[in-house]
Amino acid sequence: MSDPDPQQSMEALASPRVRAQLDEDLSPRRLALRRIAAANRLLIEDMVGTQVDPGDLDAVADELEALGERFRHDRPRSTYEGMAEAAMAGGAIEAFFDHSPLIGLANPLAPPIRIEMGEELVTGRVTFGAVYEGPPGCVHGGFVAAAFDEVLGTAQTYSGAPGMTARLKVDYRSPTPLHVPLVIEGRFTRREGRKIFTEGRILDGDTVTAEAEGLFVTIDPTKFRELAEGFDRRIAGDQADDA
Ligand SMILES: CCCCCCCCCCCC(=O)SCCNC(=O)CCNC(=O)[C@H](O)C(C)(C)COP(=O)(O)OP(=O)(O)OC[C@H]1O[C@@H](n2cnc3c(N)ncnc32)[C@H](O)[C@@H]1OP(=O)(O)O
Repeated sequence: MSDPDPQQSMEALASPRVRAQLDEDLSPRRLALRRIAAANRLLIEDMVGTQVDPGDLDAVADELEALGERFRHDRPRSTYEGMAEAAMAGGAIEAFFDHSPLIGLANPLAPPIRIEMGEELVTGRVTFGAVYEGPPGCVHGGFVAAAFDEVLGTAQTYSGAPGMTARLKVDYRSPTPLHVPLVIEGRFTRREGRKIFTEGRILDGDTVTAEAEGLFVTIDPTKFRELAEGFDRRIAGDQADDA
């Protein structure tokens, strides 16, 4: 992973999203989980449109099923279970971002988007591979929206009182290509009470492929804890039902 830009302010580096993408101070377990995710990501990418001989496909499926057994768990688990170890690594919230479906280095579904925070602009850098295909050779519109949610979700933190996405409007200006380095820009524009307004765009070189406006609503930080605890209770309830 490349070194952080020396121009980045300490404040930006303190951002959980940015810190979550550094390899500093990570336990061997978390580094290994990131490595497993990277291998898994590559596997998923290569699997789409594979040229494996049709006669070998069942054998490959056997291998994958056997490997899958090593990771098997029979009910959903909260990614918040990583918190204790993340705390050892210097910040509990990082565990959440490590598993983020958009930026998480330990989540094979994440492209991942690399987040940088400037003085006023958030920049996401990403190359979407074949697994994100919608129109031929282009990124599925839902993933375009998800990318905006992530980058604008970071930009809203400049308000000093972040919250949850209430509304996301996307204008698709031109097809967003696969296999091309894209830049996603996000800005915090203004705050009205609990409402935080943001805007952004996706660039393929000089071409704007999509623009977005995001409205976030400031929430009490304890709401996140309540969401996590509610999920844990749901899982515990499922376990009791199974017993
Ligand atoms: C440590 C912390 C870290 C926080 C760090 C957080 C980073 C996480 C970012 C992740 C981004 C996500 O993906 S979040 C996942 C996707 N989003 C969600 O699941 C959110 C689901 N929705 C909700 O939970 C809720 O609707 C909220 C929290 C958004 C708002 O509910 P509320 O708190 O009861 O507030 P409410 O009174 O309804 O609205 C407040 C003001 O916003 C306006 N408003 C609300 N929704 C809308 C809307 N869709 N369109 C227009 N305006 C709206 C209202 O009119 C009102 O304006 P006025 O009367 O004041 O003028």
